[in-house]
Amino acid sequence: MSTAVAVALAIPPPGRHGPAKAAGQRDMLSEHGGLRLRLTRIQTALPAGRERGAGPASPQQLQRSVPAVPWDCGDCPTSPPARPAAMAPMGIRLSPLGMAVFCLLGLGVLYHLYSGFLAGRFAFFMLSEPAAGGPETPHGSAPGGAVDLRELLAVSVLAAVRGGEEVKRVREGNVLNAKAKGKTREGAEEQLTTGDLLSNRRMFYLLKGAFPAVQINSEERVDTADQETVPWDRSIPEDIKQKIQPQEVPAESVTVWIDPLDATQEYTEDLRQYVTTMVCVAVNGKPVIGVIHKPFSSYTAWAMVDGGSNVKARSSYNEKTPRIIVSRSHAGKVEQVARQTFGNKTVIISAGGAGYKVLALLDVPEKNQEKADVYIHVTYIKKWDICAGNAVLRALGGHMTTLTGEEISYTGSDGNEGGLIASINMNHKALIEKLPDLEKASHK
Ligand SMILES: Nc1ncnc2c1ncn2[C@@H]1O[C@H](COP(=O)(O)O)[C@@H](OP(=O)(O)O)[C@H]1O
Ligand SMILES: [Mg+2]
Repeated sequence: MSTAVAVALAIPPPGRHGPAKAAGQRDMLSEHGGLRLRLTRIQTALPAGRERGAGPASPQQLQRSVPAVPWDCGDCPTSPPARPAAMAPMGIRLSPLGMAVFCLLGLGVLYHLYSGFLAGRFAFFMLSEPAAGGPETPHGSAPGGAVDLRELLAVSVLAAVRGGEEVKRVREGNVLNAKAKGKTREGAEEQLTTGDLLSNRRMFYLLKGAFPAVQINSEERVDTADQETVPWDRSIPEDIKQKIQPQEVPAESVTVWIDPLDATQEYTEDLRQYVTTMVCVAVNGKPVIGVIHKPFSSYTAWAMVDGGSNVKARSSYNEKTPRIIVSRSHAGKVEQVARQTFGNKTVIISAGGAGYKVLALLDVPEKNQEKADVYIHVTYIKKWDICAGNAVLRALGGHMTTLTGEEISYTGSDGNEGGLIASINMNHKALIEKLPDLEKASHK
């Protein structure tokens, strides 16, 4: 198709040639890639022998080139010439060799145009599978367009850092303005501070401005009357560029979860080491990108599933008598159950923040970061609290599941009912089998 069009465009209109070339038959030479091709342009609208311009054609030439005109030529051979076998559109006749060469050229052009494009679409389609139980996205249809996960990672890191600046500024200025925003199901008071709100606003509008077509779920309500423009210069940090390849997914397959201030309770108590800001990117409900940032020590961990990370697992874990890290302000019955399961000697570390507790399982070069082997939570918890940690663990080969071992889907509702257990470089299934009573404990 493109070959025919290219050929048609290459032929100048009648009258643009000199008189010698303005005859009923025009010979054109085309060179491409070292091949010299001979094209013959035929004018069928004028009667034979009365073409525009000078120089009558020889009978041999006419026999080759005037197939459609009724035979009415006294000086010419007595029988009409045979119709040529191969005629291309626009009146171009090609020899069999010319046809073959043009076909090859056309195929070459098509391959060149579409090979890179198809390779890019392949990764796109691979990640286009629908979420379990979610609405089906037909392969290849992307009404919201495509988003590059590497760009999403870059802007997620920036959002966590920029939100963290607000968290730190409010804490250092001692202008928390803490108030109760409600109660948990277990009756614990939930705090809200100016740090939560300002961080939430900054993180949300940075991500929304960069990726308007993507669904963003953030912990705090976004006041549309109080919009902020937080520009993104589209630059990608060097470490991300080196470790991560661009990878496109349909915008509607993505859900971003923002936790603008994890460990708000501890923030109000000035226990700064527990505080993190977090961003998670889920694709079809699966956590794929996780960013956990500590604003008070400027440490950031990021990881992308099947991509890369700037953080790694520790070299060893204690599987037999694991140190269990649990919530200090939403513990439920976790301590009791952990001791029943792993024995009374099991060390239990109480700490604030889901982000902090995931970092406790990793090799984090922070002096204020405790180390643990397993993270267990038995009460209800929200997806923005756990999605980033889940993605980071998954990217590094670890697991975060409900207490019965189910994967947590990061679409739809914002709550996770089944508690959680997180581990890395351990037999996660065996850990779950040891926890027969925890499921009941989570519904105390
Ligand atoms: N039972 C519950 N209900 C609601 N939120 C809970 C919860 N248990 C824990 N969380 C939230 O999960 C995060 C980590 O909890 P914890 O520090 O207790 O481990 C905190 O988030 P925020 O600080 O972002 O509000 C906390 O509020
Ligand atoms: Mg939180």
